[in-house]
Amino acid sequence: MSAPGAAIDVRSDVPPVQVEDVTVRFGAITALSGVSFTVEPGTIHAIIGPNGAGKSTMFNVLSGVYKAAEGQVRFGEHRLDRMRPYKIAGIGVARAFQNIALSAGQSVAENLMLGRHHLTKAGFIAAGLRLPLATREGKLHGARVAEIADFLELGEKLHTPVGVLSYGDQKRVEVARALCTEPRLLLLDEPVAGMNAEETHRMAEAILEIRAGLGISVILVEHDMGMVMSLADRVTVLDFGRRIADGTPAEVQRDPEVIRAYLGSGDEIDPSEAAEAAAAGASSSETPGMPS
Ligand SMILES: Nc1ncnc2c1ncn2[C@@H]1O[C@H](COP(=O)(O)OP(=O)(O)OP(=O)(O)O)[C@@H](O)[C@H]1O
Repeated sequence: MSAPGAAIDVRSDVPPVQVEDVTVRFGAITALSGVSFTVEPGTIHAIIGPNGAGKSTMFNVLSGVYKAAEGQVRFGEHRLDRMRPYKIAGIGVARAFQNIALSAGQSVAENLMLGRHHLTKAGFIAAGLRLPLATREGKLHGARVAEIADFLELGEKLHTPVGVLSYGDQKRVEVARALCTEPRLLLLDEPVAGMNAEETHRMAEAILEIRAGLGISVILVEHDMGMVMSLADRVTVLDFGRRIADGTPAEVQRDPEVIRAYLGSGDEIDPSEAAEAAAAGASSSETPGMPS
């Protein structure tokens, strides 16, 4: 498994994501207030914070679901904050949702193939009639789907209906389907929510392998501080819609304002963990909360 911060070959067509002064309001509630951060190409960037901090709102802005009242989100020459969600796949941005949104009766392969819909020239009608171009294309896409399934250790389950898979496997299918769109930027909304320790460990490994193997950027929104600390290259911490910290995992974990925010929320940061993490340094994969 490649450690966070390890040198990787970043794909040359991956631009930074620049979030600049983003504000989102819901009536009288300001869910995000002038939030800025930059996601460097080929990094794993986590957005964390206690309940109600604004994480989901930020995820929805990044994926074009919510419009920002102020500010902007740049991805190379594109403005993510101005794009409709169905258009973002076309510029190489893929999302995997917290709640599994798969077709339970269909096989893993069929679900993954849906991720390649926008890449098919022949279109679904031709594919349905098995016209020659569709058949040729189908073979190529099938091979890529099998490759991505292998990458996420789903190769032996390609023909299994998604509905009978374990929760952890279903979450990996969700991520694999996002990868099937061939993204330059992968957005993950709480990828380990509801997982047990072993499933969490496998998902964390998969995310590190995605970054290392594909050289793409990954932004993940996460509640579980321990998981993020051992995985992310950089962390942005939100609290009550404001950015309260931005830095390496070790830096943010020892930040007094972050500790206060998490302690105040009754959430899972432990000050002794913070001290240990600070001592261990940012590049260690042995920070608390995560098997190495
Ligand atoms: N659609 C909405 N309408 C009104 N208020 C909203 C809406 N979505 C979020 N909010 C409010 O915006 C703030 C930020 O919420 P958000 O869901 O982004 O936080 P979060 O960090 O994802 O929280 P959690 O960890 O609990 O999911 C909260 O005060 C929330 O109540």
